[in-house]
Amino acid sequence: MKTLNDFNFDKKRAIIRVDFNVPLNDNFEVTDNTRIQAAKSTIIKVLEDGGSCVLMSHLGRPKGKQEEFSLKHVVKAVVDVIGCNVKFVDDCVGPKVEEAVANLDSGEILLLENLRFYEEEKNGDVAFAEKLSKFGDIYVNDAFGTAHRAHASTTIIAQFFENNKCFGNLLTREIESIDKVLNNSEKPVLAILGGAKVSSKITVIENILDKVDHLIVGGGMTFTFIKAQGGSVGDSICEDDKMELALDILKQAKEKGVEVHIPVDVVAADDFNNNANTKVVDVTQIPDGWQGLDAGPKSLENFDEVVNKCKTILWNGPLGVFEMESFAKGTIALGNSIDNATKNGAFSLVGGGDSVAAVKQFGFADKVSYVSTGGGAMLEMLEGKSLPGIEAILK
Ligand SMILES: Nc1ncnc2c1ncn2[C@@H]1O[C@H](COP(=O)(O)OP(=O)(O)O)[C@@H](O)[C@H]1O
Ligand SMILES: O=C(OP(=O)(O)O)[C@H](O)COP(=O)(O)O
Repeated sequence: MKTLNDFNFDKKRAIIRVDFNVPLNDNFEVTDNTRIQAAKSTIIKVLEDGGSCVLMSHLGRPKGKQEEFSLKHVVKAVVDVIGCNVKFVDDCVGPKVEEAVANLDSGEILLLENLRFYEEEKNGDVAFAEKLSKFGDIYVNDAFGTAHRAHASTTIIAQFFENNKCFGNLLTREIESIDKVLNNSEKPVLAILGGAKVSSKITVIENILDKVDHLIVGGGMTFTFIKAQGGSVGDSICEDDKMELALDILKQAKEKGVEVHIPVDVVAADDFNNNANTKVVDVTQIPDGWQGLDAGPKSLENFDEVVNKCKTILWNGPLGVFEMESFAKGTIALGNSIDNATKNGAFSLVGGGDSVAAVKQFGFADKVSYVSTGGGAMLEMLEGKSLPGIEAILK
């Protein structure tokens, strides 16, 4: 695996694919700079070696050149995080960019305009990738969040750098963290899979069964498993067409010696609403007109015990509808259990768009061992897929 430390960037220009796809508010200010922070160490390494950085990224999913998706909105946040001046050019290919790149001195940073202003980016256009490749002596891919996309800047470009290509520090950290959970884990290994639907997590569950000793199934997925086993789930979210699959997963888990833990009680509500009436009920006896929106106290006690006996913990998917205060207790309690286990030496990895949002909202981001910067990319790795952005560097 070629990493940043295999190169000295003295007098070299690095073309770095970063993932600065960050959230903006109505005033076009960055509201969460985590992904910029995460790219910092790569940028600093190049600058400290005596090189220069050409940064390229996408922002959102624009249709053509749409001002609101301009990366100019991100410049200030990059300056604040990196702590030095950042030049910006309002295009990502063409004469203006060529000039700006030619004038870039050692120690300087240039940020290009949103790559997705050109449809060639998402189409993986070879000629477009070749144009981008001219902007650097060494290609660095540090965009983990976009590593599952076979786009011009994440994948196709790599063919123009035979040996002069490597992973940035963030991508290296992401790969190592997931590998630590899936392949080099200290036992017992636990995966906690929550979230809304079984259908979006099936491949992850199936891949993970070969890697773990314990599996906690939580969130909305719970009810498909409960109904499949004959329980009454009332109006809870349930995928009837996935009940067979749920039973098959339980069977596979048994054959593989994986202990599966499912909530035994839930906080049920008479409406999908923060102010609804609630009561704690047995998970197999949810009355009609009521829906399970969070794990109940007995379940949380059980989960705490499991979490605290495991040495490697993967968490994807909240235990309840954490966006509503009334149903956030389960997710918070699980965060506390993982915090405790981590303090006692376990390695904990959290990934997934909503899980990461929950972990940040409830203050657990610094308490777990690693928080992934990729949602879709992380899930695809957990599914056992190889990511095109990673493969392109390894080729
Ligand atoms: N019991 C439940 N009923 C309905 N939705 C739920 C339930 N528990 C969790 N959810 C929802 O699941 C969503 C997150 O699921 P998912 O997208 O799979 O997570 P991630 O993005 O971390 O992979 C959240 O919006 C949450 O409100
Ligand atoms: O935010 C991202 O992905 P994520 O929402 O899965 O974490 C990446 O920047 C990829 O963006 P895309 O899903 O528009 O290709």
